[in-house]
Amino acid sequence: MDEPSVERDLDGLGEQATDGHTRLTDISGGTEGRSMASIPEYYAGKNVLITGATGFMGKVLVEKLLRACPEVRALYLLVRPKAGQSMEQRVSDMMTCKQLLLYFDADGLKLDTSPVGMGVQGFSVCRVSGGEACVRHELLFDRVREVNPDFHLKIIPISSELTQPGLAISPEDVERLSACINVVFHCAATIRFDEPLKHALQLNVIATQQLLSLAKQMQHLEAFVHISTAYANCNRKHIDEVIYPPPVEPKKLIDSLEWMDDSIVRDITPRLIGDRPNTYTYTKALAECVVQQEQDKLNIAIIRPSIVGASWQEPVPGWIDNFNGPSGVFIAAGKGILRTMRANNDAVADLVPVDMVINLTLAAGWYTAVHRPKSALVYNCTTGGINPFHWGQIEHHVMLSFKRNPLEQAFRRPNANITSNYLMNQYWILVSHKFPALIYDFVLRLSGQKPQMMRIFNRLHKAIGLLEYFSSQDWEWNSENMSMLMSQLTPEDRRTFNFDVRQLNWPEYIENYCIGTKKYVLNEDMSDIPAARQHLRKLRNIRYTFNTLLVVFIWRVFIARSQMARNIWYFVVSLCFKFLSYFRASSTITK
Ligand SMILES: CCCCCCCCCCCCCCCCCCCCCC(=O)SCCNC(=O)CCNC(=O)[C@H](O)C(C)(C)COP(=O)(O)OP(=O)(O)OC[C@H]1O[C@@H](n2cnc3c(N)ncnc32)[C@H](O)[C@@H]1OP(=O)(O)O
Ligand SMILES: NC(=O)C1=CN([C@@H]2O[C@H](COP(=O)(O)OP(=O)(O)OC[C@H]3O[C@@H](n4cnc5c(N)ncnc54)[C@H](OP(=O)(O)O)[C@@H]3O)[C@@H](O)[C@H]2O)C=CC1
Repeated sequence: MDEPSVERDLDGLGEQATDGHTRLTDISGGTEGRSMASIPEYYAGKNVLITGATGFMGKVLVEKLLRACPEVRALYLLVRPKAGQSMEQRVSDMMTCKQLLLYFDADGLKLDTSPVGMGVQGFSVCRVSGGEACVRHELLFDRVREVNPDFHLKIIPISSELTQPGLAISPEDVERLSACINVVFHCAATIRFDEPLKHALQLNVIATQQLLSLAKQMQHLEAFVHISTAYANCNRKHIDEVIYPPPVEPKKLIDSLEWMDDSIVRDITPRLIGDRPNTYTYTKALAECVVQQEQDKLNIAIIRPSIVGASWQEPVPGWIDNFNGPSGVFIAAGKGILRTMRANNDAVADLVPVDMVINLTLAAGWYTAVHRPKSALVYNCTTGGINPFHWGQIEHHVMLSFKRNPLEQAFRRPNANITSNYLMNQYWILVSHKFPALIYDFVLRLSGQKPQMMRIFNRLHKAIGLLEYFSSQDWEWNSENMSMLMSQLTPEDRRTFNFDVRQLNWPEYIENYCIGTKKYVLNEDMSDIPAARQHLRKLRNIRYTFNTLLVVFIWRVFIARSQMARNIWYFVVSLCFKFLSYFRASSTITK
């Protein structure tokens, strides 16, 4: 078999293999003596287009770009109106850190979202119980604001609904973007695992296709960075930094689904997605293929993060703003609701902090624009191959952390276990989830309130059921391009845009992550920790009392009905008396 030959890139910094995949050459130190722009120098004066800027990763991307590349000219954000807010209002609220209030009814279930204005420092409100608001400062943009109080002037919102034809961008905006954009970061997607296929296809594939068409009209475009997922090819065990053949030709699928009604699509979805677990991973794989089809016309990079978690260092350690992936699991376990889950103790938990993903994304944008690789470069942004940590260890540290920093108003003391055994898990679901939920709901009914715990557990079981696929097995990702990209950075850029996952200290990261869920997702105050501990002690006493009463009750029932139980009881009591008198006698002799 012929070995793929390797020819040097024009600038001599990468190698183009005849198998079609560009490989980076380790050129650490090779940039010395050249006038190579650093990352902030490259982004200076550039116009950047970002989709998904209001999402978890998009916000961190916007913040980091503004803070670490202060000379960037403008950030054009494609945003849709939502929940009664115009896109200008949403972006302005994001910048001034006004956020949507989530209103909860007395059961803690969400009723509505409503915009609320606040002061310059801003705030983030995530939980309002029974209409009572609790407010805290949102930290995300505080550091940028310190450096440049007028940073919001660089943000230009563009109204766009990605599921609409032409992305619903006005002709004037299309013209404006075509004339000025230099770099595109495409983050928007639906990340729900239960998304109907048609909608997931519309957003994750067709919108990507349309964005690529728009990108091709951009006269000064230097790089198009597409955010994919490391699980796009989760039907494979070993995943290289290449774009694999798609499960089906995207165009054919789009054409055929167009005429089908929703119920037919729902019926054929399992057959279509095949050995992938959900429509999300399936459509993300198709999106990669769509992006690859344009690699001859555009400079493309594809970033594939694994499970994106709270920030490692920036803007503050532990920053997180959602319940997705492990965050919801941690919170449910910390609240004492989740007691058991199916996961493999020894499987690698491929978490990657959001700030590292964003640092890599910005560096990849720079590399793509400056070095212009001949074909799309894929970066598997994962930790498992370099600095592995396992689900069993995560469980241990999460529990430890929530014991040290308990969440407020826990349902029970946090004590969760993961198991890979299906039957064992079902047993614990019955004993530790359903049984306490029934008792709790019974008590609520007795006190004239609406039962709610069973409903919460049903939702929780649905959610963790969707995650178990990812926590029960592991994958091997080749992350050579990530290491190679790091070697291309100047020492200064390596510090500013750090994505060296070897530096992650997992126990410390998990502790900050758990504290982050408490502070930024649940909006709880650290000064309330003594009260939370007191609450846990109260729960422990309730449990002891309950257990004692249960034993006494069962025993009473037995004694009343069985002669043998009475004999055992008298035997145990007389044994205790004998032991006590022996103990008293021996202590008198020794005196
Ligand atoms: C034993 C325990 C041990 C403990 C220790 C731990 C040991 C280790 C254990 C192992 C860990 C395994 C982790 C593996 C993760 C792998 C995943 C990565 C794979 C690929 C990564 C990616 O490539 S991609 C990102 C992944 N993608 C998601 O991870 C989305 C999933 N998720 C959904 O697919 C939907 O979520 C789903 C679920 C259908 C529900 O759907 P649902 O409709 O029932 O409910 P929703 O979640 O939509 O919630 C509706 C709205 O209520 C808001 N809300 C909800 N609860 C709230 C509350 N308590 N307080 C305030 N607000 C609340 C929420 O914020 C929404 O608000 P809004 O609508 O305004 O956004
Ligand atoms: N989070 C994770 O663990 C991982 C994420 N990824 C990938 O990273 C990217 C970002 O993920 P993340 O930030 O977590 O996701 P979020 O769900 O937090 O953000 C999604 C973004 O897409 C926007 N969006 C969704 N639908 C539309 C639409 N119809 N029109 C316009 N905008 C829309 C959302 O806007 P709006 O605010 O209006 O809803 C939001 O800004 C995705 O491509 C995802 O696949 C990859 C691996 C892991």
